[in-house]
Amino acid sequence: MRVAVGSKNPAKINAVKDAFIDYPYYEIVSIDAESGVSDQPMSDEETIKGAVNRAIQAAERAEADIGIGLEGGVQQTPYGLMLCNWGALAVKGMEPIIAGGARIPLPEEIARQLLKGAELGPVMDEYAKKQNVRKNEGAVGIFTNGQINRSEMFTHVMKLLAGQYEYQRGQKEKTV
Ligand SMILES: O=P(O)(O)OP(=O)(O)OP(=O)(O)OC[C@H]1O[C@@H](n2cnc3c(O)ncnc32)[C@H](O)[C@@H]1O
Repeated sequence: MRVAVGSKNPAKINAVKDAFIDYPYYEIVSIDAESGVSDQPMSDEETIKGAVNRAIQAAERAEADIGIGLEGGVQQTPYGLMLCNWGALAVKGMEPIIAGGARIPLPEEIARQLLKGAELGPVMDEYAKKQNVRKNEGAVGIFTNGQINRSEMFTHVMKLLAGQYEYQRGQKEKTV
């Protein structure tokens, strides 16, 4: 079984590898895939769309059995601008499966810059005085004092995706 991740971001690739660690017969490959949404998705809906587009395109481009799309974004709420992350799993002939990641509110000074049109990646690098936060601990890692990094958060999303996939396959087999 070939699983294609639609990204070259190591935080995302490592999350997929971790989620499939007990299944060595799954071959994990990474391939660039376009999200088809803005560079900084500004809602759950847009972030989900980006994850689904990436999953479908990754499976097609890599000729894989399963495509995975993982996408980061933000969503405005009455409690502040929330960091949001979504994942999608695409298999030919099935509706894409989706799952969301943990969410936390972004500090006011970060939210303000995003609402003016900035992208979270560079804003986080500037804030943390680091390079490539998005490929490492992520905003979630910085603002949880390292308790949960971006890869761990996406591993959880991956388990939610893989688990739903297994469940739906089981249900399908019962009806055949
Ligand atoms: O290489 P790809 O797969 O595109 O990964 P990415 O991190 O650049 O892209 P995403 O589409 O997941 O995220 C959209 C934008 O939000 C940024 N972003 C999302 N989550 C982040 C996080 O936890 N920490 C830092 N930046 C984040 C990211 O860098 C982009 O600018």
